[in-house]
Amino acid sequence: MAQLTGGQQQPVLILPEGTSRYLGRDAQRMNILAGKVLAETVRTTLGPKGMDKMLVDSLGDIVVTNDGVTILKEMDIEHPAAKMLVEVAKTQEDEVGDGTTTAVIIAGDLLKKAEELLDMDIHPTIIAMGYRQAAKKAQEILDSIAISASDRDTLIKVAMTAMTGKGTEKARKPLAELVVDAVKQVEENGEVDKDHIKIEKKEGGSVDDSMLVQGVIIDKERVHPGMPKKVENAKIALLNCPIEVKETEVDAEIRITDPSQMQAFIEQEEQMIKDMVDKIVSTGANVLFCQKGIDDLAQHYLAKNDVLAVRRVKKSDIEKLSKATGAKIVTNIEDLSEEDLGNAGKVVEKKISGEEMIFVEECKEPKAVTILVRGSTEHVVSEVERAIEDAIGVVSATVEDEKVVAGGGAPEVEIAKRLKDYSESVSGREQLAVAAFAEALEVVPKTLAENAGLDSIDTLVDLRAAHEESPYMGLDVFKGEVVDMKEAGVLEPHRVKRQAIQSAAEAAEMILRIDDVIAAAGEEGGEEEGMEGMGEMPPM
Ligand SMILES: Nc1ncnc2c1ncn2[C@@H]1O[C@H](COP(=O)(O)OP(=O)(O)O)[C@@H](O)[C@H]1O
Ligand SMILES: [Mg+2]
Repeated sequence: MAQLTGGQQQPVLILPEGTSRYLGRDAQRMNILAGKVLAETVRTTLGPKGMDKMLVDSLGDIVVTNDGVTILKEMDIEHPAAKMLVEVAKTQEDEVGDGTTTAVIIAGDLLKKAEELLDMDIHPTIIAMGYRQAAKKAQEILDSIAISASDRDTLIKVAMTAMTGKGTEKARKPLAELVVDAVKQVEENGEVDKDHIKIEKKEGGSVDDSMLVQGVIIDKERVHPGMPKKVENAKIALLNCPIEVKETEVDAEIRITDPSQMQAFIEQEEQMIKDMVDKIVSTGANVLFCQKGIDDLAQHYLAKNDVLAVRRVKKSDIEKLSKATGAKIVTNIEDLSEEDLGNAGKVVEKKISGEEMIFVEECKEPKAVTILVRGSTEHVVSEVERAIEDAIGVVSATVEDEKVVAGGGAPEVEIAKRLKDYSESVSGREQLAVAAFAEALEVVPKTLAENAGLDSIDTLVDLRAAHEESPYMGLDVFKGEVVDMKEAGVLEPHRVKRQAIQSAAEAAEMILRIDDVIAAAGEEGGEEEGMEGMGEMPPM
């Protein structure tokens, strides 16, 4: 395969042995197939009625999820074109935190439609150009049907829509409120840094026991049992240096000639530790979080001074503590002063499902908060956590952009309708590509219907008819009827759809433009491994 024939005589090898190469139509067919297979895999999880997948890794660890990007990440995809779609999902996750399945299935359908056009002998470049034109128009249409809103009620609806069907059924409303409160709390000048919302999970209890803490929860315990379990009006010091006597940097040897010298040496070390603790106590600190270690003796002195201290706190947690309490992170104990301390209403060590955790709560106007997720088992807690992450993503996007669109396939049907009209004004063969793009978008309502056990064709016909009246008509998957999604309160951020359409179009275009796949030989497999290593591709 890796040979080119030079003239008539000997073959000239320009690629290493074992390299596989696919050209032209073969390359396209294979890449499209890989993309379609991938989209097919996550398709059944779309929407509130979507099914879950159970993923088992090589160590036997299990993940049960409905989240597109989680599935794709866990699947360990081999095929290069399929990997490009996994990237689409990841981008979607990073940009908005929701809409990952949507992005992938739109990309999959764009590829499927492209194949039909290729079979009609339309050149891939024409299709790519048509797709690009259509994607641009689609964004314009989407902008025109977006609804400006970011009030609390809207935010709660957006959060609830993102969590529908994700193992949060019982407690969807309270969880949505929790997420909205959290996002609102950390918002600064219209922007939300999602890193300032910590999600701490602990199995045990039920999903309803999940709560929002105005501060930070640290999954650690006090270093010393003699320390107080609870400190009110906490004055908090944050250190990122150890409270230990530093070991010498160079290998030094200290010669001791009589026992009293040894004693003096130890006493001096002890004095240094004591001085450090005295310094901390003198600032008025009664709680201490240290990113590094705390010497045994220091623990003892801190306990004697009624300071609640925690050691080896993660850097990210120290940063959140700083955001929540207003404390400054100090690198040198000598520099610590009263102004560096932060405040919290109380700091308490609580036992949650048999494990100690430190709650730094009742912070005033904290710019970092924590959502404690509870649930009966590890798998439940993890799935609820993913749902909450999605909800934080969509609420943040809505707070930032103040624009939402209806859900349940409404925008896709509206864009498809207007794109079809628009395609008639497009000249040449690109017209067909624009029309194909429009049809591809309808995969969203079709899939929502299928996953709800409804007839996808009938649903689409109903939806198209309803869109003669209003652009907000979508599929209520619970009632199996076409309803006004705005009234039903099924809302999504404008950004989710914008990004999903954008990245799906770009990925499809990129895959279509490839007409030569040259794959180096894999570690052991060579030709077969690299390209056909997609595992079991269902026949299509
Ligand atoms: N109550 C509902 N009725 C109909 N569709 C809904 C409802 N709630 C959410 N959806 C739709 O489900 C789709 C999202 O499904 P989801 O499984 O979360 O996939 P994604 O990973 O793309 O976010 C969106 O099209 C959204 O509008
Ligand atoms: Mg979602």
